[in-house]
Amino acid sequence: MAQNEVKVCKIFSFDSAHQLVNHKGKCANVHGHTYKLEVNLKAEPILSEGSTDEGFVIDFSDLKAIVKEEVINEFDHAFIAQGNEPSYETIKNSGSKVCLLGFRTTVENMATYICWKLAKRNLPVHSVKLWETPTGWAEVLYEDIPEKGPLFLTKMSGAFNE
Ligand SMILES: Nc1nc2c(c(=O)[nH]1)N=C([C@H](O)[C@H](O)COP(=O)(O)OP(=O)(O)OP(=O)(O)O)CN2
Ligand SMILES: [Zn+2]
Repeated sequence: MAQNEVKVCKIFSFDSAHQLVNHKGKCANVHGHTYKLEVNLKAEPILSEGSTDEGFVIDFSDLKAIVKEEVINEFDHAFIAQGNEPSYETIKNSGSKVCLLGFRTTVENMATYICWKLAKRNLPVHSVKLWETPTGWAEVLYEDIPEKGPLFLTKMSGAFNE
């Protein structure tokens, strides 16, 4: 760790439904998770004396507002979809909340996507750890994501392929 840098973490939670098309096991069914999200930031705490943020890497309430905008509002109580799920159109047309991601919604891909998305908001993201179940998680270090974005996004055509 660089001198004077401190890592801070804030934990969030969201509930989503998904389906892993082609999965050999039970995850081929539509099912849901209460995801636990750990966002880790690393930077030098702010030195400016008398500032509201003095001694903070970031005010946790400011971090919360960004994570809510970028992640929670999009994923919470949504069907998070690749778009190839047999029930995708039906769920969408029923008026239920759908979040079309365009990639397979594994916990690895979701953690990477969230990490990349938060870093694009100029947060000093160190890593993101996403728990899909109480026993299974993926962790992504921002430094391990290619500059032009995660491979599964840059491979895709359309909105993410900037
Ligand atoms: N490497 C990965 N493996 C699996 C993923 C994943 O995203 N990455 N996802 C799933 C399913 O979405 C599934 O819902 C989770 O599977 P699993 O951990 O097997 O769930 P359980 O509830 O059975 O967990 P236990 O703690 O073992 O009861 C599958 N694999
Ligand atoms: Zn699952």
